[in-house]
Amino acid sequence: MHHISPEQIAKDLLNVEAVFLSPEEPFTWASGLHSPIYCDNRITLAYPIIRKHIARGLAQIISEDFPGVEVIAGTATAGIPHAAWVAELLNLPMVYIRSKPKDHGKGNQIEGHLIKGQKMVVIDDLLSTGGSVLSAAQAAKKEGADVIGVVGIFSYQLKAVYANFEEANIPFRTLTNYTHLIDVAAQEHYIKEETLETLKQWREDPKAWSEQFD
Ligand SMILES: O=P(O)(O)OC[C@H]1O[C@H](OP(=O)(O)OP(=O)(O)O)[C@H](O)[C@@H]1O
Ligand SMILES: O=C(O)c1cc(=O)[nH]c(=O)[nH]1
Repeated sequence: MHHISPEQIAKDLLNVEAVFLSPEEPFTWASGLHSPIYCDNRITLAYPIIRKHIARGLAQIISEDFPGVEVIAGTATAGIPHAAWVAELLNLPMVYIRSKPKDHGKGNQIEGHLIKGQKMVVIDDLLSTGGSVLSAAQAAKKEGADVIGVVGIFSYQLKAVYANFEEANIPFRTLTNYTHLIDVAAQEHYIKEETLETLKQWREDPKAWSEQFD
C-alpha cells in the first residue's frame, strides 16, 4: 500500500488552515500550557479528501504496527470521527471513550460494546502531553481492554509526551509532527519568518515559554 507521507499530512493541515498562530495572545491547551500555536484538526472534517488521507494513513499504521488489534477506540470529542472512519476501513468494531464517566444514564466512560481482553488501539486527533489519550486508555484498561497502542494525526513531540507514554508502557505513532509541520511551513512560506523564529524558540522549552503567561 502507498504510504501517505508526514510532509503531505503537514501540507494538508496547512492548506486547510488548521494551524493557528497567536504568539502575542497565546492559546491555552488542555494541559494548561500556553502556546503560540494551536492545531485544530477538527477543521479536517470539512474536507473529504483530506479526512480520507488521514483515515487511510491511520489505518495503515495500525495494520503495520498493531496487527493484532480487535477494536478501535476514539477519544471524545476530536478522536471520535477519525476512529469511526478507521474502524470502517479496517472492518473492526468501534467504541468511544468519554473524558469522564457520564453523570446520568448508565454512567459509562467507555461507550459501546467492549469485550474483556479485547486488543484495543486508541485514536486521538492530537498529542500534546498525551494526558488526555492516556487517561482514556487507563479508563479502557480498567474496563478490561488490552490497550496495545495509541495513534494520532499530530504530535508536538514534547518531552512530556515521551515520558508519559513510557511511564504508561504504551507505544504511540502519529501521521505527522511538529518537525515536519515547521519544515513544510518554512519551505513553502506558509508562516512569516519572524513567527517561525518564535515557533523555534517555543520549541526549545515550551514550559518556560508558557510560564511567561501564567
Ligand atoms: O495531549 P494532551 O495534552 O492531553 O492534549 C491534547 C488533547 O487536547 C485536545 O482535546 P480537548 O481537551 O481540547 O477536547 P476535544 O477533543 O473535546 O476538543 C485534543 O483533541 C487532545 O485530545
Ligand atoms: O493541547 C491541546 O489542548 C491542543 C493543542 C492543539 O494544538 N490543538 C488542540 O486541539 N488541542
